[in-house]
Amino acid sequence: MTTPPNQVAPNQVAPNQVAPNQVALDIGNSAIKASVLATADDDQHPDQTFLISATDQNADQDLAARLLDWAAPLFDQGDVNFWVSSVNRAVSVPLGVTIIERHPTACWNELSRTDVPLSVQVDYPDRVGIDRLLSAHAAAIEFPAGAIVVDSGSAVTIDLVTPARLNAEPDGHPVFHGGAILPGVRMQFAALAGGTENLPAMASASVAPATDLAAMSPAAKPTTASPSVGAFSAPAKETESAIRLGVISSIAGAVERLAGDYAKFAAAVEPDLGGKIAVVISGGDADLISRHLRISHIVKHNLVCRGILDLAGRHCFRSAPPL
Ligand SMILES: Nc1ncnc2c1ncn2[C@@H]1O[C@H](COP(=O)(O)OP(=O)(O)OP(=O)(O)O)[C@@H](O)[C@H]1O
Ligand SMILES: CC(C)(CO)[C@@H](O)C(=O)NCCC(=O)O
Ligand SMILES: [K+]
Repeated sequence: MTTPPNQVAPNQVAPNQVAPNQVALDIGNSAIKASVLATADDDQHPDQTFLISATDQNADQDLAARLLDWAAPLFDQGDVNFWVSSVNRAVSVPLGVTIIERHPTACWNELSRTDVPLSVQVDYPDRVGIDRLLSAHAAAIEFPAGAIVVDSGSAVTIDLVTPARLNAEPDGHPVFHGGAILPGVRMQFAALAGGTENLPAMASASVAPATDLAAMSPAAKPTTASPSVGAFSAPAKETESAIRLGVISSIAGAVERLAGDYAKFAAAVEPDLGGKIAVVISGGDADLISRHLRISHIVKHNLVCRGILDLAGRHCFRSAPPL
């Protein structure tokens, strides 16, 4: 039998009587991704992406309603801990308030840099987006020889993480070295349409990537394609194709160039690095960019949530409430 959680005061729930569900939320500028920590005895609750509306006046309430709908089966099982990566506090703060109003026994925990076991070697560690750190953490677990971590979302980030250097990182944490930030596909399309008289608004390439690109590129290719196979004809022969070619090349080209530069940097700062540095791609446009990349790489969806759930599974948040 299930009890509506919002009718249960916290002190009526015996500790550990019902282990809370651990939910990871990746709150970005365009979308929220949600993922639940799998336990041995449950069917995996499906991951979900919620688009954030920039125009809807009731966007806050609507987002909370959609998230709570998705989470309803979890609340039926007991309490829920939300572990939140937010680079968009205008969305995450009201969302957290609404969720706690509706479910007072739930926990809403926004993560910060000190929750992520990385040595952050940049000028201002506290200014680095928590999503970049969590993706780097997830990549470092899967690719212990180091990774170039690409998140192709509203913005694109291309970061470098390498293993802990012997004796240099006393805590033994992998090193986040920083990276590059550029506008994402949709933002580049919008900038071209908004900043010129003659360029058209483009449908988001990822909304219908399969149809769009299949139509344009019979030679849609596997992830480790030969450089000679171009999915778009280059040079392009009309305006919209020219925009697509330009925008996608700007991202794929940046990844290809920086992968070489970062690998050289890594070899210079860490001569003992064994093994090859992996290129890992995540984010809403990951599949789109993957189809156009000429270097070998791996697509990993929901890298931020993977990073969060790894930490939640090991109960290793500094700020963790008792489970
Ligand atoms: N309706 C939509 N609204 C916004 N982006 C969309 C939509 N449909 C597809 N996309 C694609 O998803 C991309 C955004 O990716 P993602 O969902 O990973 O962003 P995000 O996590 O919010 O980004 P960031 O972390 O950089 O803020 C856009 O560049 C766009 O191409
Ligand atoms: C770059 C984005 C927007 C990518 O989601 C995010 O990581 C962010 O807001 N970062 C803050 C600035 C920084 O990471 O240096
Ligand atoms: K992101």
